[in-house]
Amino acid sequence: MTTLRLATRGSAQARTQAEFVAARLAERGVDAELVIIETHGDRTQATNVPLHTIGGQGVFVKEVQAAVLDGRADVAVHSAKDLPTETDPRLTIGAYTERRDAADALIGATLDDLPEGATVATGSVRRRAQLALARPDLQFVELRGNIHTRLERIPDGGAIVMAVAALQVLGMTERLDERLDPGRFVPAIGQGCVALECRLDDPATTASLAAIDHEPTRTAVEIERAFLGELGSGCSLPVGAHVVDGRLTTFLAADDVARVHTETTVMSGDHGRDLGTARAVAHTARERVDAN
Ligand SMILES: NCc1[nH]cc(CCC(=O)O)c1CC(=O)O
Repeated sequence: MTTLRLATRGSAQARTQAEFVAARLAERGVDAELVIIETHGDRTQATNVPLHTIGGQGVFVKEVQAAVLDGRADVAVHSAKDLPTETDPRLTIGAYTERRDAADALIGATLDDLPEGATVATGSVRRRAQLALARPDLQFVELRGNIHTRLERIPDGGAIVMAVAALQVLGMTERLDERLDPGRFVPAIGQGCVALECRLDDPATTASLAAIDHEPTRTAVEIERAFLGELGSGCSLPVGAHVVDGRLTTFLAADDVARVHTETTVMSGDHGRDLGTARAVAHTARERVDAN
């Protein structure tokens, strides 16, 4: 029997996620092993260089995809939220794993306990925008590195923001000071789950991935990705979208939160129609926050 090779970054979070995927495959009688990809982004992550200056999250994704495209691995394992909506035409998302908690968390202090003018470390424009709306007095600084590095960089008297799911993966949810309500602090598209890509021309791997695909997660994340995709790849605005309990909640901001659009839409349950609704919401959101 052949062994499925899973390409993943080497961080504890990435490895643990990939090991979890290997366990799901094993339940289906599919052997899997990890192929660790040390990416350029990983090599520079200790330097606190803002991620966008080296090409954004996309740089990690591309190097893991490359391992599958050139035959070093069969499956590319990604955090779904790091996967751009425009993916490589030679690859397909063969499975999503069941979503963990999609919410963000504050570590260091709760929102109410942060003193006036406190510093919050997060590199995410979405998290900065949402926190600034709740607390206009907060100051923001950059935060990069793997989860353990980040946990050592809580500003004095301040806090950092992280995905609850990242703490769940590492078994560190006891570090969490406040889970931010995802209805108000709308999570990133795909936050909390793992997307598995394989080559379109690899039917055996496609079949193995289909066996572990978590259908409710796929449905939700495809709707969120339809919203993001319609905003366009050039969109660098603070953006969030989250499907839960049959509702799509979206967030889009511009101009340092001078303009914000947030909306909750009930999904019909007809997937094709819901994808269309998500795209329509994207148009509305864009119109509402656009300067002209
Ligand atoms: N951009 C890094 C990244 N990619 C996915 C997660 C969280 C885990 C997840 O979404 O499954 C994180 C860290 C964070 O947001 O705190």
